[in-house]
Amino acid sequence: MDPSAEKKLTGLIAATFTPFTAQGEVNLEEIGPYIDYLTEKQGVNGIFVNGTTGESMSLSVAERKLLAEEWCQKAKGKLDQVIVHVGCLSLKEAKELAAHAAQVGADAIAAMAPFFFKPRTAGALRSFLQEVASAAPTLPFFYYHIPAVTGVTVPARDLLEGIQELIPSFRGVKFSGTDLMDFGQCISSSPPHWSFLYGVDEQLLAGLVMGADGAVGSTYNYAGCHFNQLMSALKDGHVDQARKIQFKMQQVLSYAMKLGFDVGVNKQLMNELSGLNLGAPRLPVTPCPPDAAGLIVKKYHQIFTDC
Ligand SMILES: CC(=O)N[C@@H]([C@@H](O)[C@H](O)[C@H](O)CO)[C@@H](O)CC(=O)C(=O)O
Repeated sequence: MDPSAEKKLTGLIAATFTPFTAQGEVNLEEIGPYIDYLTEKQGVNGIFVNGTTGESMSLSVAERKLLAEEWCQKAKGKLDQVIVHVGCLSLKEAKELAAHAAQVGADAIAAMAPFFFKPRTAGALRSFLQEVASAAPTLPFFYYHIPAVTGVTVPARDLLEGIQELIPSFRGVKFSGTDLMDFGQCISSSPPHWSFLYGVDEQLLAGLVMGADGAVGSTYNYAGCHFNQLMSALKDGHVDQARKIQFKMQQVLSYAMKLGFDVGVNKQLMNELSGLNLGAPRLPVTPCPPDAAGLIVKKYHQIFTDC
């Protein structure tokens, strides 16, 4: 792999929801229309599948393989990049999913830290990730840093120490954390061919100014067109315009959080805003309370006009 010849991951990447049937089984039928919605309505051309928003830790290994294969198949000719999340509590399963992602044509893989037996040091986490990446040595590998969910508080900056020698396929971090000093130190200490994808949508502007190459997030599924406008405004030096869009999204999300914003509410928001039928979440995530999504959609339309 000649790193300098590879395409960096950039722009908005939607962390996809996993479609379920009314019986709570994986529903592959929705994936084609879902991809068309992302590209045609939101201008989003990259996806991060089986992540947090995709309820990966509520899926079996077999279901994750089915989904990875279907997303990759249906993305052909339509999306620029498909990143498959392969992180598991079990190293064996993570390696199995990494090898499978390479077989089905993923553009890259990512793995979060295991969070039952948590790695206590950066070294232990590096060794775990090295094992996972070794199962798909030709695929660009990203560390998925999401400390608020995993409880693994090893600074991403410490993890990066010497990681390229250990993992030749290592290509960057998907940083779903609010510690912008850690994020900045990752970026300022890394080689130019790595990609840094920011994962806190309500603070995207700060992540971009800090040097993020792109972003992975759940709200890009249904508000990607607005965030594309934010990114273009920033690129053209219209910081005030970019700020206005970020503040609008913060208003929507702060309202949503007061109503109990979680994957269940977020998934119902996506159903109502996109018209797709992605179903309900799988336990232990509970379905969206009856009127919560409707209230948030109403607030969203009060704040945002359609793209
Ligand atoms: C904790 C969490 O789910 N964070 C989301 C954000 O996109 C989040 O939904 C958004 O910032 C709204 O809070 C992403 O970082 C998660 C993600 O990328 C994924 O689903 O894999």
